[in-house]
Amino acid sequence: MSNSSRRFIIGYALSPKKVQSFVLPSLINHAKQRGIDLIPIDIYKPLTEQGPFDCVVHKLYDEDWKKQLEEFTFKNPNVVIIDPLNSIEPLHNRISMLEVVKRLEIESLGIPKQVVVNNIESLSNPKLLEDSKLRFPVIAKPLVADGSAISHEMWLVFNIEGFRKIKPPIILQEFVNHGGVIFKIYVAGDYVKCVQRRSLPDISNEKLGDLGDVMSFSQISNLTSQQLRSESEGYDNCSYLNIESAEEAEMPPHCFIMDVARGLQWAMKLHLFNFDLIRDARNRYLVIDINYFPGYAKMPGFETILTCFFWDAVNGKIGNLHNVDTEEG
Ligand SMILES: Nc1ncnc2c1ncn2[C@@H]1O[C@H](COP(=O)(O)OP(=O)(O)OP(=O)(O)O)[C@@H](O)[C@H]1O
Ligand SMILES: O=P(O)(O)O[C@H]1[C@H](O)[C@@H](O)[C@H](OP(=O)(O)O)[C@@H](OP(=O)(O)O)[C@H]1O
Ligand SMILES: [Mg+2]
Ligand SMILES: [Mg+2]
Repeated sequence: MSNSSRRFIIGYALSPKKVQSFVLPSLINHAKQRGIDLIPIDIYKPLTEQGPFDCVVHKLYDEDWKKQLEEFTFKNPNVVIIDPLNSIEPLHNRISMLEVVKRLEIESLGIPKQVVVNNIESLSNPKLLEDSKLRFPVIAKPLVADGSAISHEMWLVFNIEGFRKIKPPIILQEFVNHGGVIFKIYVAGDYVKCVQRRSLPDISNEKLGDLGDVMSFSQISNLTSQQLRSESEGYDNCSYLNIESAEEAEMPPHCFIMDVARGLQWAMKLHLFNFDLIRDARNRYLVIDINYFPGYAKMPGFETILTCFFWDAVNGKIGNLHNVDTEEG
């Protein structure tokens, strides 16, 4: 059989929710047309007895799956695994997640100041913020980022009283004013796409006193205006979140996005991830979040981009990054 007519099989092991949002008929058909069949892996059967696969993609982290994947990799060293568990692991902790950014040494790029708080006693230390060079407002984020609903539950804390509601282990992160807009940069192997989303509005020193003690929120950049309104109801500070739509902001320069994407990919040794970038008042860019295997279906042109990535993966051609905003995928 010539290589052009050869079919490839990609096995996927994903949660039912992820299958529903990612393995869409449009993606299956797109991949099929390029000779790639996307086949579900049955996690209740031994992985080594399934296949053959040219590539395995996955986003499961339970112990049983880890063992299965280890055994499979040992017996099938030539099958591409997207991505190895040890490369994904640093993204499950919001401190180690951003460590990699510091190693990149790209001008104008950084991360917000942050400190880890493991227990309630540390949270009641009156010098906590001073010692960590932080000041109000701060964001409290669960330390663990394992994909559970709880790992997305965050608090914007406006004063010391607000700490009463927070449940460690968490990180406290500097809240950086950034014009209410975040940039989400999706990376799929060699393909990179930047989109703009709504974010938390700026907080001026004058506004800070009127906002109460604390405000909880979750996955704000995925909310519609309607959801945002109901999310904000019941707070003294509801008018803070009650914005109709995010302002259009200027996109970060392409070459900057590509440098950061390439740097992160190289340093993390990952193929499927996105990162959230904000721009502060001094035009500095800060990475605030990195997610493994994010919601690609929300990205325009997702079927083409993912199919190109899959094709590269099964043909051993994962190498140079392309910006899909300016080049053919
Ligand atoms: N340091 C910060 N300064 C200002 N706003 C921030 C900061 N960190 C987070 N945000 C806002 O809070 C939102 C949620 O934070 P983050 O992205 O860390 O959470 P997440 O639950 O991991 O998000 P995702 O759904 O992308 O995984 C961001 O999209 C942004 O709007
Ligand atoms: O469920 P976990 O493992 O936490 O992963 C989420 C990511 O954290 C989010 O970043 C994804 O949304 P975005 O693609 O809008 O970033 C989000 O996309 P989804 O809700 O469309 O699947 C998830 O992939
Ligand atoms: Mg995020
Ligand atoms: Mg995240």
